[in-house]
Amino acid sequence: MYINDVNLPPLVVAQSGESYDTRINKNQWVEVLVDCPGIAKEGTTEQKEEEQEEKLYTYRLPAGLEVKPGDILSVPFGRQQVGGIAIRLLAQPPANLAPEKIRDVEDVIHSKFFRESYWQLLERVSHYYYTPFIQVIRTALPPGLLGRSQSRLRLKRENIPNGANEFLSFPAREIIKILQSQADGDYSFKFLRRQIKGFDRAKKQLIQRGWVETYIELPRYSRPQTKPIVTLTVSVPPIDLSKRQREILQVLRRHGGELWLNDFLQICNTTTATLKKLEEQGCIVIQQREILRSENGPTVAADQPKSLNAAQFQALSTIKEVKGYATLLLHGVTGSGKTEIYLQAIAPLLAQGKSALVLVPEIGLTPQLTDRFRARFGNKINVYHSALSGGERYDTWRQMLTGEPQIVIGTRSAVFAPLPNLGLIILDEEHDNSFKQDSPIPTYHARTVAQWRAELENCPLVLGSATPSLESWVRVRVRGSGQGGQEGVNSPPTPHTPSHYLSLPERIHSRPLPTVEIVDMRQELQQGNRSIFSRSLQDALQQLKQQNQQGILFIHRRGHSTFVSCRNCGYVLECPHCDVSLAYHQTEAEGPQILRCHYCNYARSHPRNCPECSSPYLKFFGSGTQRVAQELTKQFPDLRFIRFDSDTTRTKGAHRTLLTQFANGEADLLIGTQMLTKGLDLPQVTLVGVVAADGLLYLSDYRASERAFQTLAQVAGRAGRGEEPGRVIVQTYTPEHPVIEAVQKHDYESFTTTELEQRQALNYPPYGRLILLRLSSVDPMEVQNAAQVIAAALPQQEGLDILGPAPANILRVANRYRWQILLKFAPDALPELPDWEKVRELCPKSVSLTIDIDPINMM
Ligand SMILES: Nc1ncnc2c1ncn2[C@@H]1O[C@H](COP(=O)(O)OP(=O)(O)OP(=O)(O)O)[C@@H](O)[C@H]1O
Ligand SMILES: [Zn+2]
Ligand SMILES: [Zn+2]
Repeated sequence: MYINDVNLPPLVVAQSGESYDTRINKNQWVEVLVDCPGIAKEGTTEQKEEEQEEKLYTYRLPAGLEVKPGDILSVPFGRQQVGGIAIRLLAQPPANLAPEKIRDVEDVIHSKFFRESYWQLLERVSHYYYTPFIQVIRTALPPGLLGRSQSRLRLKRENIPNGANEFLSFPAREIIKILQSQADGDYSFKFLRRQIKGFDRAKKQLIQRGWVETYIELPRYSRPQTKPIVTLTVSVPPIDLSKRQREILQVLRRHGGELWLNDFLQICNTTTATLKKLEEQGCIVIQQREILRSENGPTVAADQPKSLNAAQFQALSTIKEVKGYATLLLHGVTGSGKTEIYLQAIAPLLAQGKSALVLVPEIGLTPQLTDRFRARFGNKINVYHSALSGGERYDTWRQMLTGEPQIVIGTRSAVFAPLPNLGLIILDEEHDNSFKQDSPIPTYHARTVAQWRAELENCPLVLGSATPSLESWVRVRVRGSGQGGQEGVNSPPTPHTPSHYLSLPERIHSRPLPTVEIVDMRQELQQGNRSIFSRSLQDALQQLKQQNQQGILFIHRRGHSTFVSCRNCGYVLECPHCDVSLAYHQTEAEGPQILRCHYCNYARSHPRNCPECSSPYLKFFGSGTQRVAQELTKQFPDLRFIRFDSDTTRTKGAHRTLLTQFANGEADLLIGTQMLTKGLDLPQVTLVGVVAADGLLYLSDYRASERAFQTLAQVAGRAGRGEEPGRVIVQTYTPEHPVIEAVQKHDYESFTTTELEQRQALNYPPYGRLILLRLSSVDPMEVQNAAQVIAAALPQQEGLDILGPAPANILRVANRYRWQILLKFAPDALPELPDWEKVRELCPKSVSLTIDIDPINMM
């Protein structure tokens, strides 16, 4: 059973006299998030425009009513009373609002629904990422949180003396009478208001006497969505089946024995009638299954804490000793047992009534991780990510607000999960870029927000990785307990952040890291091998089958951008003004072929011959998974493989299905992209092949090396996690590249040292800070003009570099033309940053502007 299914008691708040404070309140107005989808329809015309959007409305506080941010209020809206969340207290009403138009808050329904530190966190995000507060709330709170909630009134029989009715007004007496007619003495405001004239005043009277209490009943989404799913029930098909029927069963088997009915019909190009027939013959069953909740996964067998090795023990002890806020960087090589430390760090917290937040790059990709947590903590686990349906997200929120100690595992946006009594935050694979939101605003990084959150909640933050980001490395290792790298200009100061470095230098059971062989693909070509597989990799693939082992083939398939390199000498075309490779541009199919610098707008035509050796073999790099799969089938017809990329994992649960098939030995090889790098722990994998490392090395952006190293080290780390030693083969045209050398030697530290020197020299993060202005429009001229106007208006000053305006790497995306301006500055120089509201005003309506703070994806 999952927590979401547990019947929850309604959230009750007794309204004691403490809500009524006689002190004079300086803040007499409050901004309220009226969070009821559809409600505006019944409101006035000016509210109509906002129909689908939550909005902040200002209300007056009646004398004596004390309201705090995070309280749930009852406010008049149009002709109704609705629920709303008190967001911010104001000492002045908004200037553009006539005082007589402002209506009074009716009541506090639930005080301290959210903790004060929660609003401080949102304020901080709003401030640092230059995002209007309401926009931050939209990011943090699920829409319609109070949607169909109901205010209800309940009798407190034990408080009502006999014959007391005599002293009450007529409406109050009526209320009591109606409530008493019910066994549970409970009715909605809505009902009572319809029945009784003067209900609202009478209700107050009764509350003050303590004879009734109000509570809010949040809506329930009790009808989980379901969809028909087909499950294979036989391992050997009966002999009387037709050839076609066998084929259909074969398809189902290849998909792990389970497929959504719709997908199945499509894949097999068959009909429901045909499947029904198979069902009658006992080969399959078709049944309804919950969507999404099914991904909570099969019930996992409970497991016990493992006894830790010395390094794990040391790391765990440090985490446990930390009192209050600190950042701990858990730097453990691949397979060193970081997850076990997370589990054991969390266990004692639950016992103390505290909760833990575990942030991971992508939930779907790591069913193993959620399984491990489930195995240890059972139904104390809640999974939270953006793919949840409204109902599921809502249920999870509600579960959090009950105050029960629990563990939330989630992706980026879960950093805003309103967990009660937070005792620990863990960011696993903290180097992963999916923690950063590029758009829409706020363009937040979950690691930065987690840092603030840990500080506000006064709890430790553990950042775990085999390949820590340079930001975290500098923060914890280089500057020690100094100030953080991303701190600066606009961020609230966090002086003397205590930090700790925890190291797990060895794999579990002292298993060796895999050997990494670098194959120079130029030599392969010279020696007559035109295959995309080197002879080394071919041999290794051949052996897999013979030795009954499994392997992984990693293919870096970049999206749209590409780089140009010479097949003969390995030369890569780079910008003469910047330390980045040139990106290949071709806006339209027949348009001119141009190489362009993403940063300074330098451009040149695509040369016919290599500028270095004049060879005509200039090539755009990147063979996608599909091409690799074709080649494999041709060269190794016996090798069974599973493609694991965004094309094959679209359906819900597909990740799990494919990985389970692979783990069960139904294929020899797993071929895939980036998603393979994340947390796969399969002991039988002995071989990892990287088909072309170069695709990672020359992306036109200053982080290319760091990202390439992280990806390659992570994918290499999938090999040799079991008894058998691992072997990694990396194919490249530039074996001398520092990233390749570092990967070969498993040398994070010297790679980092070199990389940091370059960053420092060029004032890039984590030393300097970046702000990227992204502009886009359907009109190519307007966006270019706006970019030029804005760039010209930016203040010229010491310590602030303005790079651009330049067109984005892919100029046109979804019919929008994109331009960028990059601001670079040293945090110590603290230049005057422009007033972003003024900058926004320079943008015509047809051009949209996103201010990306600390951008990571520069595309
Ligand atoms: N103390 C221990 N004793 C025995 N086995 C352990 C211990 N700690 C962890 N393991 C096992 O070792 C394997 C690797 O651990 P885990 O996956 O946690 O490593 P990791 O550091 O998170 O790896 P990666 O960063 O590569 O994903 C797992 O199968 C785990 O169950
Ligand atoms: Zn050349
Ligand atoms: Zn340049």
